[in-house]
Amino acid sequence: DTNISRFKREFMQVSVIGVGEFGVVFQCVNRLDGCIYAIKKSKKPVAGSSFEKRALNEVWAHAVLGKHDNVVRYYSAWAEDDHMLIQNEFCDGGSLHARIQEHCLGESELKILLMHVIEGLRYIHSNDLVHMDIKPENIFSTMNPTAHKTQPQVSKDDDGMDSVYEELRSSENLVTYKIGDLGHVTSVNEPYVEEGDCRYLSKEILQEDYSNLFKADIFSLGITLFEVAGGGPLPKNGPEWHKLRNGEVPAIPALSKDFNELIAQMMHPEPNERPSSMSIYSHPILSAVDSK
Ligand SMILES: Cn1cc(CCO)c2c3c(c(-c4ccccc4Cl)cc21)C(=O)NC3=O
Repeated sequence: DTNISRFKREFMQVSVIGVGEFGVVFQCVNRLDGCIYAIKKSKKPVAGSSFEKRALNEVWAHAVLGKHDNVVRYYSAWAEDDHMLIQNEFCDGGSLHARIQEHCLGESELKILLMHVIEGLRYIHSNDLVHMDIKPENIFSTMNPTAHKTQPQVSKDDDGMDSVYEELRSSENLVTYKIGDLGHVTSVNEPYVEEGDCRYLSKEILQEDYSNLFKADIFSLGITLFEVAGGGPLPKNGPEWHKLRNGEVPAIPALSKDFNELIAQMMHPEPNERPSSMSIYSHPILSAVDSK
């Protein structure tokens, strides 16, 4: 009886974990494999509309961006009774936005966040894709109760970087951050840019300058770090919005000079002056994890 919904047939709804103009997100258990998934159910977009393009973009992006530890994993998508559903990995740690409601992040947690998100961003960028909506609501976390050295043991006498990444991924690091919501993903080669949240939007994108989309993601990540470190709440427009995009970025007292400089560099008014995801990945600040 395929006329009853696949959603009801294959899944048991546990709870609602998100509601927005986009639709509703459920935490579900798959009746067959017993695993937990996050399923977003949204109104089926009008054929040919920009919403349909965005919905297809999301699924296409997931299809291209297979499996990466720092990108939320996609399992399936389907349409039924005038709705679209996408079944993704459930991240049990909540969104970064939810995590910073009580307290902002300290430097060591920020380093782990930056390490994971820049790895995910590097992976997305290496496929000539850009995310275009990096922000705390779209960064999810999973707790690794079974966190252990899953990577092959690197010999400690390497250039030191491998053992550093070993440190960051090893068991004391109980959280893994993952980039989610690929609804704004587009290709750098034939960009179809739909602006993300204006609080995290770089000035050049607002001015429809799409000449360096990779650096727009870097700006959004920089201002995200600024906010979760305690620099928020972020303006949506007006003089304060422009100040943050003209290089007037207040230092976060709790952070080191180096970290404040990196955030300011990522938020540089000139896209070309911002570091690439690759250069941040090998930035000294991420290798200064105090050794055991
Ligand atoms: C609001 N909300 C809360 C969560 C749980 C975080 O612990 C969540 C998730 C997702 C999504 C999501 C975002 C965009 C598209 C599809 C999905 Cl399922 C939304 C989520 C998703 O893809 N995976 C999630 O865990």
